[in-house]
Amino acid sequence: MNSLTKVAFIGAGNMAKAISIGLINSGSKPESIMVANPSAEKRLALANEFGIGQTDDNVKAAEFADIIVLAVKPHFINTVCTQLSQVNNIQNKLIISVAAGITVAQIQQALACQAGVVRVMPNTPSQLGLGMSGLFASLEVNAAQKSAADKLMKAVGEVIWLTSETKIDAITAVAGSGPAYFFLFMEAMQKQALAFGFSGEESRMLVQQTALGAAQMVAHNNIDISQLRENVTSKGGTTFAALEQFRENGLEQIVSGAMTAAFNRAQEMAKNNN
Ligand SMILES: NC(=O)C1=CN([C@@H]2O[C@H](COP(=O)(O)OP(=O)(O)OC[C@H]3O[C@@H](n4cnc5c(N)ncnc54)[C@H](O)[C@@H]3O)[C@@H](O)[C@H]2O)C=CC1
Ligand SMILES: O=C(O)[C@@H]1CCC=N1
Repeated sequence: MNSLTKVAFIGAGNMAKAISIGLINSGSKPESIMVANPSAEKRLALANEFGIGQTDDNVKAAEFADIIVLAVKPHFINTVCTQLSQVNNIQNKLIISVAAGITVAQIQQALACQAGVVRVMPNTPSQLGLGMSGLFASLEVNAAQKSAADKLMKAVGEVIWLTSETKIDAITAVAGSGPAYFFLFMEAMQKQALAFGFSGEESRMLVQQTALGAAQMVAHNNIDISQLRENVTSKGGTTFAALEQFRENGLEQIVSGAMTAAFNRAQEMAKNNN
């Protein structure tokens, strides 16, 4: 990662784990990464598994780093940033926030300075290098910092740069929360496979391999997803019968309503400061 080499994660939960594993797997040195978390269990687990530095002191971690990744729940961002306002030279460090629904302005206000902030909306498949992230840079972010943020997130998947901050909320609704939509669908399929009499293990394998195969078909065929669906659907056949059920029960409206609810919730979080 160019001249900005040291990264501190504030919070050692799901997202910090996903991104730090991705960084290590893509060749970052463990000694260039530090994680801070008040409780010991998660940060020690990460540190022991990957050899990265760990501390219970957010300020110490932030002083170590050029890039500070805010990876706590949105309602802790204000407290954490107020704490980080004490960090030496904080205005020259790059702040990367993965918190849903927390704006650049809210972060800068709590930091009490105009530090460069990149808002990132990643997702958990980042831990496999299969993440999808949207990034938005505040005006204060310089070219080297932008390039470092780009490299950081490309180490764990694909990235899209956004020119409007509101678009982060749309990324959240599509990709940030998106894995959970697919998991829910897979859970429902797994339940029905069990009801058909398959064992737990068989049901899991049937659903897992089918989902993986379908995702790979999309990734490896440069044709519309609707065409892939049609290729499975014989007229008057079994898939047709299943898809009719989805249509009659309003699947498209359900999906659109769910994604709109996620988008609205992100906007509401920003307005109410959670
Ligand atoms: N989980 C997901 O799929 C995604 C989460 N996000 C965002 O990532 C952020 C973190 O989410 P998760 O990793 O899922 O949460 P998490 O609950 O797994 O991790 C948060 C960690 O922060 C620690 N923490 C709490 N207070 C702290 C403090 N004052 N200082 C330092 N650490 C503190 C907690 O002990 C916990 O280990 C959230 O803001 C969320 O909006 C964004 C995209 C996807
Ligand atoms: O549910 C949430 O609020 C976070 C943001 C995207 C995924 N998880």
